[in-house]
Amino acid sequence: MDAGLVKEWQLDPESEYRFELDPGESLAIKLISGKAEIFGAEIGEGVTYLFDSECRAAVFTWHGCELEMRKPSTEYVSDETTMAVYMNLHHAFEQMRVKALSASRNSPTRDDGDGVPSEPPRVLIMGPDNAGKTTACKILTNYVVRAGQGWRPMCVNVDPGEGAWTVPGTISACSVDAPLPTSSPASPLGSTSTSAPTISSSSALVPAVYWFGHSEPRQNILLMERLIRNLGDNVNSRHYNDPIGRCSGIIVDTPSSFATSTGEKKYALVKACIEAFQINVVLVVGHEKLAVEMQRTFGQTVNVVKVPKSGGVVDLDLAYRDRVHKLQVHNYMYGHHIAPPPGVPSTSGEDGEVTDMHLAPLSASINFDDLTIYRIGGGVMAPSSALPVGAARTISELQPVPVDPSQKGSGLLNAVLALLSPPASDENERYDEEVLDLTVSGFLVVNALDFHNKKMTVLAPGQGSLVGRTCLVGSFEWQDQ
Ligand SMILES: Nc1ncnc2c1ncn2[C@@H]1O[C@H](COP(=O)(O)OP(=O)(O)OP(=O)(O)O)[C@@H](O)[C@H]1O
Repeated sequence: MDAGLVKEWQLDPESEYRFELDPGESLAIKLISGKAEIFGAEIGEGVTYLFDSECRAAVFTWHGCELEMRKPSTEYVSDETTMAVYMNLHHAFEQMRVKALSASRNSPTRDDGDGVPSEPPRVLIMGPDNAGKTTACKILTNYVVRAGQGWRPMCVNVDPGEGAWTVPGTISACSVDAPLPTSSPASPLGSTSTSAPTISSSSALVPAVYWFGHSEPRQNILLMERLIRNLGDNVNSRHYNDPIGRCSGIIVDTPSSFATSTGEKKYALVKACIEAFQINVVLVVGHEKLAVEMQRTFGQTVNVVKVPKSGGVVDLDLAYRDRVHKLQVHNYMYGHHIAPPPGVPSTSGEDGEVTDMHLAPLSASINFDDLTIYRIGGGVMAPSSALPVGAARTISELQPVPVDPSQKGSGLLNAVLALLSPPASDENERYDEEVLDLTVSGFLVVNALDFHNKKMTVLAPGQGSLVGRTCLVGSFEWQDQ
């Protein structure tokens, strides 16, 4: 780095350096000496780590370290962190994993009345907006994979506004065996094999993805409930012949609306998660009253643990979230390239840390009838309980409604489409709502509609034929700029 522009920070033990980037700004951080981690993922000495896209994060050290970096727009050091709480939780969960693995191997386990259950930790993380739920999920996951025991925790994201490993509008689960890096809010839980080159450390991530189509679970609670149960079944079947994976446990990140649900179906989605993933620990971040409510409602089956909110968590407004959503679709199509600050080479670091991830999507012209497109429930739904007294819904929340691209006002222009995996080949196994239960194999964006020739131009990540495929559309749009 150019010596004139760099700044050095000396961090005391158990303190963290927090930063926030402005739009268009990138930051390079290098660990000069000591040990440090970013949300639980260890960083290597001498390696340059790049951040962009308005990333907000922190470099934490247990024993002190020296960092070198360029100045971002906001930066400060704090010695009031919640990392010790997460480390204690990690130790408690680690005991549960070890005990569960011994039990699964029929090894004699000492029942020494230590109160540690022989079930692996299956943790649901809840809390209000900007509590640090996703960060908690990341820290706990990173501590597990760092433990060096070969654990592969299942990281689950049921926040469709988050995007997790793919694009917003989805819920997903992924078995993780390498630390989840932090470089951009567009990939809050790392990159997957669908969008990262194979040389990237987390490229082995292959998530199971279901399409919800909206950012807020409230927009169709019944659909969300069904997808959560599907994801739970998917995780169970992945764990069926995988004792290490199963004993590594599950960590579920939830949206803030789970914490604020009201009305007749109050906590319906929390209940769905507890059942689908056989949750045994509910972690409530930064919300005392919610912890009490969870204890009262679900305390018979789960342990409720309160975690304080870290002072470092940044409030993210709607405009910021919208920019991140757009970036996620962009990165899904084109890859993620961080332009390093002046003076820093684009691929740097001892181990050649990758900052260049260019992908080349394909723009294809296809016939209107090449794809079968559905919208679930016909659009954003108010809950049935919110309908006027005596009014009945003409289209049910779970009904797949065919979308005809030749109809003006179909809502397909610029829409993000989820390409579904092929359905069961056995005709006897087919049923009306089958599209709700299929996983997503990729995403498309409709760039143009030619009504005259009955053709549409779609942007797709690869060259595979789209003829005969089925897609779902929701309320997400994206324009290539
Ligand atoms: N200790 C910290 N220092 C600096 N930034 C942090 C820290 N902890 C979290 N952040 C940042 O604060 C932002 C919000 O955190 P996070 O996404 O974990 O909250 P959340 O509760 O999951 O939010 P949501 O409202 O989307 O559910 C993120 O950009 C995250 O990287």
